[in-house]
Amino acid sequence: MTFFSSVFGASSPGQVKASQAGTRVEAFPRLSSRQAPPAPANATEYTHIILGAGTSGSVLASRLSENPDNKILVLNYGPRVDDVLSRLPLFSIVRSYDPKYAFIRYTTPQNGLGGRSVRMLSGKVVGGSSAINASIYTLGPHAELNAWAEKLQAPSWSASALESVLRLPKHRIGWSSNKTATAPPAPDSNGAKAAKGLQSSSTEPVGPWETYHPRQHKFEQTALILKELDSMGIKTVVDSHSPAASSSKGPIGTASFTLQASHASDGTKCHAGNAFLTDAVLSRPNLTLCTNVNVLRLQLGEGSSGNLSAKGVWFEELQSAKPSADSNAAYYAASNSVILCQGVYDTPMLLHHSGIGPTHLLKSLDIPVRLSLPQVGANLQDHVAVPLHFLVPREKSGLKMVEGASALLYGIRNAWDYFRHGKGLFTSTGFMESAAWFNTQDVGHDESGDIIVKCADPYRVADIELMFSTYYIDDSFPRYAGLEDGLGVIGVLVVLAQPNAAGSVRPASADPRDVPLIDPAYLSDPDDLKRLALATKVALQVVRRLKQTGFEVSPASIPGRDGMTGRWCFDGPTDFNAFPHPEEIPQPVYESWIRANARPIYHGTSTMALRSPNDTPIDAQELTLKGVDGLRVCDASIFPNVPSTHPQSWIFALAERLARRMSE
Ligand SMILES: Cc1cc2nc3c(=O)[nH]c(=O)nc-3n(C[C@H](O)[C@H](O)[C@H](O)COP(=O)(O)OP(=O)(O)OC[C@H]3O[C@@H](n4cnc5c(N)ncnc54)[C@H](O)[C@@H]3O)c2cc1C
Repeated sequence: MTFFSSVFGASSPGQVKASQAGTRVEAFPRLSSRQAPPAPANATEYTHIILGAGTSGSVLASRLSENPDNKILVLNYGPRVDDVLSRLPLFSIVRSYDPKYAFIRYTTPQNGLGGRSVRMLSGKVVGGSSAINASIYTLGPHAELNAWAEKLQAPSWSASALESVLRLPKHRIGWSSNKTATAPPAPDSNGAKAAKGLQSSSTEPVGPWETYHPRQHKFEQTALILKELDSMGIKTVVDSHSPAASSSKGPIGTASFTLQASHASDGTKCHAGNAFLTDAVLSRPNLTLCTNVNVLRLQLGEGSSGNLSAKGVWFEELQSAKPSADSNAAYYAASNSVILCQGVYDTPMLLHHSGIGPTHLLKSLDIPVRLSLPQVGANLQDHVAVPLHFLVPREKSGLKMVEGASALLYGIRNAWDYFRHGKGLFTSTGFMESAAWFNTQDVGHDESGDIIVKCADPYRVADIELMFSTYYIDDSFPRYAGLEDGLGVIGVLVVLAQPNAAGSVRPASADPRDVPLIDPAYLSDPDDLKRLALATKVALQVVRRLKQTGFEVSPASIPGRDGMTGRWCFDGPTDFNAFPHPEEIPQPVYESWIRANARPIYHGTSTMALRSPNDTPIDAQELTLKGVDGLRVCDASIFPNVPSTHPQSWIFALAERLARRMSE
């Protein structure tokens, strides 16, 4: 492999072509969802076929193939990639904007966002979305898992039942090589206890996934922000990971902490593909990974007691990033056990195209209905977020690393830190250094009228996350007024972690190659908008307090201020650097600004949601689709609702648990 291809995107070995994985069938109908030919009699047969080598699919493929009696086929849309960019935690997210590596789709016009259609991303390559994501690894509150377990009457979803798989990732705590940065605040009692719990970690095997908790910040404001959050009532925990090790209640709901990343000790980004589908795993004779294929539909036959039964899978070869429109050939592989891991959009889409879904929808597309399941594709939930930007001296912003005379120096220094020591900025979580979770019900005021968080129960599930960035959060990198004077940019992303709104994903036509219609119904619920506005006030208050400590910071783009001109659009301050009290900004200004600026952060879930024992398409314990023998679903689509946390940790846990269950 040349240096160029290694850096910029050559595929790596360990993947076979469609012709090696299935039986070729000519003249497969283009509108295959309306009519499919019978399965070929002599098709290659597998014990399990896993659809999608993404976050959950990679785990399942690796674990199930540990048993040599299992013959496993994994089909994935994109290639297996292991080049330098994919290994850098800071830069792998750049790949999410490249159609070779990611599905780049747009939502239907969103009324809640002023009619805008916004970009939706998900991973195509082996490792799926975990391979192109921001590498942030958080364990959500146990209270949330326990509430789900109760709602579903499924003890296997409780935190204690999942404990052994939640603790599988190898967790490291360390110091960055950056000597100039400040240390985080001293441990609180919770954190100290937790850190102790980690050191005496159990003797159970851990990995292959690895996570890392940095103990030193790359930007001095991170420690200052954590301090301000703490004094506003959002307590700092030293290692959000570790309470799971030491407390039966698990990671808490209201907390702030330094964000943890998923990378190995040499700095290599850990994603499901490179952690679970290593060269060694792929050399197992009983595991076949077939990449660059589009799965078109399931082959269904008669099952037991009036059920349908999974019999196999139809797929086509992709010549490039796009499906080949000119070929009518398809491939077929047979199995009585199919596990759907295609993610929140493509799992329900495959079911729709196989005739499983809401009757009225399938009929409207002339897709023959095999099984009426109204929940398929319904209930799409996602975190919606508002970016706020502020101006700071250039040396306090990540901008110093990408612009101006200092950039080359920083680049060389960080490249040295990374390639020599596996440390430094290149291992960070996309310039996000810290985050805070709280519940809007706890937001109040102190005697002076300042906003604080009066947290009655730290274990209550948060409905808001604030993510503090040392750089732009807007990938159009606007040239805000003030930047010409040598200032830099930092940001806060205000995330609605528990939206009420739920939308859908559905096919645009009976052609499985067509882009799905994605409608997350962002901010369609009035309460969602109100809570996001309140949380935006809290975020502004944090940064305003930072300014009051003497830190140089002023608003760039916040509600009521046009970042490009520096003008206020309400009867606000006239001074360019003024930082109004958040309560001075009128509520309608917040609401219209949020509708105009809110964006997704690609945490979609729940399009096959387990909702209650009587209203669920999936068995909570076995993850089998009701009414179809031999068909399981295991990916982000099955969460009862979008979790308050970053979802990948729980997707791993579900996949690990299913693999164990299937191996019993
Ligand atoms: C840009 C971005 C940033 C994110 N940042 C974070 C973060 O920092 N932390 C965090 O916890 N979460 C993050 N997330 C969310 C998290 O990565 C996802 O929720 C999670 O990885 C989804 O896992 P999954 O198994 O459901 O699906 P995926 O990992 O998306 O896997 C689906 C797989 O199915 C394959 N597939 C789909 N359709 C077909 C088809 N027709 N034929 C064949 N194969 C198909 C795809 O190629 C893919 O490999 C981010 C997501 C994105 C997109």
